[in-house]
Amino acid sequence: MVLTNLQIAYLGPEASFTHLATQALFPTDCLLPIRTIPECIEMVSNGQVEVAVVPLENALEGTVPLTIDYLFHEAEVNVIAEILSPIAQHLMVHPNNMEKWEKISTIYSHPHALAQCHKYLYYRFGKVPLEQSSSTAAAAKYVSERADECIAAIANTSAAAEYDLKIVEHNIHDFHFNHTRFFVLSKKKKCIETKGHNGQVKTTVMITLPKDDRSGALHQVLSVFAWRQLNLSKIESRPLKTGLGQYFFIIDVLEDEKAPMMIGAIEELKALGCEVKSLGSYYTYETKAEVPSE
Ligand SMILES: O=C(O)C(=O)C[C@]1(C(=O)O)C=C[C@@H](O)C=C1
Repeated sequence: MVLTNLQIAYLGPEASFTHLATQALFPTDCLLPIRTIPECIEMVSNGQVEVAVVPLENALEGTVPLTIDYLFHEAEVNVIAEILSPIAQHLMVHPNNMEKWEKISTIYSHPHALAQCHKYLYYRFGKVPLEQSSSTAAAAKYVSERADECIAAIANTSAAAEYDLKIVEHNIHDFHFNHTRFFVLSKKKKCIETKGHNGQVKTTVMITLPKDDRSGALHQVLSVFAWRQLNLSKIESRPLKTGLGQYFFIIDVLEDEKAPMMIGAIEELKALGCEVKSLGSYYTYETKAEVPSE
């Protein structure tokens, strides 16, 4: 755990998956629940808080577009750590509706959580409308405040406990290997190096190809890393939002940005005409699964 008297913003409310991940690295009394991902990033970007924690990528559903796009288009912040957490989704209702939970009229959750349970929802509740919420915990809170509506939330066991809901079906996510990566963001480039990281430093770079649309440009970018034997753990494209067919690339490299080979790689990318935005170098902290409730 990082000893700090800083304020840490996270995608809330209490008992969101982001909250659980944040608690693994920071003391609980510094944590500030925030309603949306852009607000968390803005708060760290304009200095209202020193650190923010936001979800980045889920093993089943892929990138959280809001996070990655906001980091590319809107904010100048650094990644100082990554938290990797196992994710288990459960269906929960208000205790008043325990007897009639199979007749629920609407199911609420974060879009990623709804997608992680797509098969379950399709086969079990195919005709029940799904409503998106800003987080799984926000969905649980919403359901807890409406005892007289027969509705359900998909969230974790901590949310069921925090908002006094009853879990009626456990582990409804479609695939067993369900993990989410969370980014710890700061205005300062100050990688968190404390007990418990996995020993592998990683750098995330965002690359825009040269404007001349030359053939083989992406191949050239990859060659920059390949001949230096810089190992990549992820490459993904996102729309530049300037027109169809125009993208930026997010690349995770298993090396420190201060390593000579990385400095050379970034210089060469710029010499090729690419725009390069490095989010910094960081370690990964893995958290344990929640203890299942009753
Ligand atoms: O809704 C939450 O509890 C979150 O912390 C967000 C989030 C996400 O954006 O992917 C985090 C982990 C799970 O994959 C589902 C939702």
